[in-house]
Amino acid sequence: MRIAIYGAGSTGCYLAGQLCLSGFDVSLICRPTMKKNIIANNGITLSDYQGFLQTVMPPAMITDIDQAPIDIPFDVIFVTLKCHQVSSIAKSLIAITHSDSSIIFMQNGLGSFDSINQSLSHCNLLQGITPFNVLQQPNSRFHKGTEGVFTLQTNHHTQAIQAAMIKQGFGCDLHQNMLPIIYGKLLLNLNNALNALSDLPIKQQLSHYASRRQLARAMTEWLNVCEAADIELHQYTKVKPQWLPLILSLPNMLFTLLAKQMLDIDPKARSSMWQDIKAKRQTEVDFINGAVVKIGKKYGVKTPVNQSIVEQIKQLEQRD
Ligand SMILES: NC(=O)C1=CN([C@@H]2O[C@H](COP(=O)(O)OP(=O)(O)OC[C@H]3O[C@@H](n4cnc5c(N)ncnc54)[C@H](OP(=O)(O)O)[C@@H]3O)[C@@H](O)[C@H]2O)C=CC1
Ligand SMILES: CC(C)(CO)C(=O)C(=O)O
Repeated sequence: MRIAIYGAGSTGCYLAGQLCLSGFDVSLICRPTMKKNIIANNGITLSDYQGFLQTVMPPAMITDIDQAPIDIPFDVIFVTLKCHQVSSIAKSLIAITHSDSSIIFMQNGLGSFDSINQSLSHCNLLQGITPFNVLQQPNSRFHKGTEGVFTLQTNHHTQAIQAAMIKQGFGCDLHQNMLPIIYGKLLLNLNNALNALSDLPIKQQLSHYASRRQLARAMTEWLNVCEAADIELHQYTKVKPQWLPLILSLPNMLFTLLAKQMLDIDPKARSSMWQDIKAKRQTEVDFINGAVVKIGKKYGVKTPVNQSIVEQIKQLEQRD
């Protein structure tokens, strides 16, 4: 099975590392700076908050896919670009796939899959989710800062990938219906913007009552929208999604006692939106908090907290 990771950055390199270590033939489609960095450091180093540490060199790294002489198309392509980058690669995906290829879109938020799926009816289109945090560190090291395993939509390719990843000890979850997985992840991603605004590691940010209350309010809006739209949410935490705002609103001492799992994260973990702001890149706020506002409007549910978060992030994006 020939696999490509299209847009190998934080999550893409982490996934590439696990797939290489699980025995797959993996090509990275990445920026020249990423390729240079990986070669200079003799490969991709994967580490995690529980002490895992391993380095692996991907067999191929392609920096200009539209010019590359590719004689065999890829069987599986994981798209690990940011949401707003997805729609621009439709033509290039058609050129490097065959009729039984699987293209797996790994974006957070809502709307990026819809921006491309109609242009790609020739092969299998799937969705996936990275439920954990990955921080790119110096020396081409990619650090997993929270718990969880890659979660993919089921088909014959992902079943083979799951079997190999489980054998290697990495784990991998498969689901037929990805919608509750994606909607449920959005609930957790409502903290991405707040984490970026706080400029603190997630663990430290969540220790502040005021920040937790703001997250609880943003989550309540999404839960209200989901109720109005009859949207089902996957449960990622020990408690049901509907209970999260209440747990987050507990005073510090009670929260620390009751939310042990939520706080079992690397003290350095930061949201991907924080990484975007620091790197002065466009954020995914329109696909996350913006999606809550958009669907809220459709169902007549008010979402002023998420609207205000979108505005604050837009201001940060414009700062020099
Ligand atoms: N990081 C995290 O912890 C998590 C992220 N996610 C989600 O996963 C998705 C991917 O995020 P993440 O891995 O952080 O993103 P990154 O920005 O780290 O990775 C995307 C990479 O693709 C590169 N790229 C963009 N366009 C092209 C192109 N045409 N050809 C080749 N390379 C290209 C980008 O370069 P450049 O920057 O120069 O554009 C970047 O290096 C997002 O939707 C995110 O929300 C989900 C869970 C956790
Ligand atoms: C893992 C999580 C929820 C928070 O870091 C994330 O998805 C992100 O950073 O984009």
